[in-house]
Order: sequence, then structure tokens, then C-alpha cells
Amino acid sequence: MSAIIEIDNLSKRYGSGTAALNGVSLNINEGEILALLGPNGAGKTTMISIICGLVTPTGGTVRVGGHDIRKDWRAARKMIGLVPQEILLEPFEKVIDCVRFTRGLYGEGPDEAYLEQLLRSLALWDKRDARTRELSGGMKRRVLIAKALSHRPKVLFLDEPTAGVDVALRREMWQVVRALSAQGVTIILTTHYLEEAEDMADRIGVINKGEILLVKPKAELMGEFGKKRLTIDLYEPLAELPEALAERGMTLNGNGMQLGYDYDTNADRTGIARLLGDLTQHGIAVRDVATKQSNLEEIFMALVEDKPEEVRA
Ligand SMILES: Nc1ncnc2c1ncn2[C@@H]1O[C@H](COP(=O)(O)OP(=O)(O)OP(=O)(O)O)[C@@H](O)[C@H]1O
Repeated sequence: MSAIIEIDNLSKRYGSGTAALNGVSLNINEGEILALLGPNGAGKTTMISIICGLVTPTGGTVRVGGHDIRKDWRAARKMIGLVPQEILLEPFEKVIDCVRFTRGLYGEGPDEAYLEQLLRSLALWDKRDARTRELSGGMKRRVLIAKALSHRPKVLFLDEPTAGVDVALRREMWQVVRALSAQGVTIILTTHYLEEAEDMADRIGVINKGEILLVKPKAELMGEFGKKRLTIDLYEPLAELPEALAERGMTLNGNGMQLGYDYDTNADRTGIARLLGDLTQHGIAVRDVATKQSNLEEIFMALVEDKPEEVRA
């Protein structure tokens, strides 16, 4: 698999003194969907902004399709489309004009046939003459994608494409991204949602405090970190956890009113059925049961605190 983006020892220190990136090296393969996961301030947007030529790095190099983003910025920039985090659209402009205009900004001549194909592929053709303010949130996001693809880039960056959007819209976005990927576009998306990365990505990169902690194929990462927590609310407080339950890894929390159990979602046997059976056997009455997938923050805690040496790629 050949690398379409080669990032080597990239660093960025803002004028304010903030070190946003500390020597990041990463190859992004042609045709893949790479999800970059990281908490607020991890450096994701900075990295994307540098690759897209919006922020100047303090050190290191980036090549896009072999073109250095600084020495050969024009050629590098042509290969890239960026869908920014915030929806910034001219409210009174028509969808088609918006996309035409962006294409023009890239110095590309008119290509109405391509724009029609593009808008059709994003289910926006019927809305081509609508003003952007008349569109739903999902449509607006698709217009941003159309703009980013107006000059036929090979690589598309999506910076938190589904931040703050509802589940239906999130799934719609995922479908759009998958369709683009099927057309051969390399996609890099940043997200806070593990579920999003899990659903979409071929590879997942975890970035924190300006450093790439790991980059792994999704299946591998999910296998390592696909933990869930089972929480059991009790009717009566429990003074002490029966030894048999403690031995299985159960914990007693919340003033004796709650039991907790962490399990591996990828394991053949999660042990839950047996645990619930044991509770009945010990005469412990269950009021409610809930499970929760470990979220990104928890994965970070595991990465940063528990076993930093083991997991580093
Ligand atoms: N223009 C800027 N000037 C100074 N500091 C900045 C600037 N842009 C970002 N930073 C700082 O750089 C660090 C990395 O920010 P960045 O926006 O790249 O993170 P992020 O991973 O994209 O975060 P989020 O998930 O919140 O979007 C943060 O500490 C941020 O405050």
C-alpha cells in the first residue's frame, strides 16, 4: 500500500507558546479511511491545518502525493479537500453557486458535468438552486463536502464531521463518507466518538498532547480496548461483596448500592450470565442493569496511565 501523505517529525508551537504538535510522524495510505481520535486540544485540527496549508509548522515535513506542502504547496494543496469543523456558508447563496465558487478558488475551470455528478452523489442535486440557509443541518454538511470535493481532490479531511449532530444525521454522514471511500477518495476524519471510528475507519490513530500514541488497524485496537462496564443497581445496600463475586472482578460501589463489572466485548464469554446467576444465588436483588462502552476518555486513561510502553506503536 503506498502512502499518499507522509508526515515526518512534524511539530508546531504557536506564538502563545503552546506546543500543539511534538514530532508527529505518520503515513496515510492511499484509499484508506483513517480516524484520528483525541480529546480536546490534542492537536488534531493543528495537524490537519498544517497539511492543508492553513497553519505553518515549526518543524518537520509533510508530503502529499510526493509534493512537499511548503516547497510545492500548489500541487500539494490541489490534492486535498477540507471539510472544516464549523459550518460556514453564505446564507443567501445558492448551493450550486457555492460549489462553483469554491472550485474557482482552486483555479479550476468550469466543469458543470462534474458538479452535477458531485451534487447527485451527495443527494443535493434537487437542492442546487436552494439558498443554503433553507437547508437542514445534514444538507449543509453535505454542501461543505461538495465544496471540499469541487476540485476533485484525492484526499478528503473531515474535521469532526458529526460533532453535536443527532444520531440519524451521524449515520447519514457515515454513509456519505463510505460512498466517497468506495470512489477511491482517501479519507481522514477526526472525531471524539469511538463509535464513529469503530464504524468507519480502516485504521485508527490516537493523538494526545501533540503526540501520536498509536496507529493501528481498527480490528486490532478494538480488540485491545473494546471494554464495557456493567453496572447493577441494587434494591438493598450490600455491606460486603461476597468473595465469589469479588474473585470474578466485581466491585461494590455507591455506598453499597451498586455493583460494577468490566468485561471485554470481544471475548467469547463475557461472564455476565454467570454473574447474574451468582447474584440470585447470593440473594442479591437487582433493581436495574446498565452497560456502557468505554469511551474515548477512558481509553485515554488506559493508554496514558496503565500501560504506556506496551501500547505505543
Ligand atoms: N491559533 C492558535 N493559537 C494558539 N494556540 C492554539 C491555536 N490553535 C490551537 N491552539 C492550541 O493548540 C493545542 C491543540 O489544539 P487543536 O485545535 O489542534 O486540538 P484538537 O485536537 O483539534 O482539539 P478539539 O478536539 O478541541 O478540536 C491546544 O492547546 C490549543 O489551545
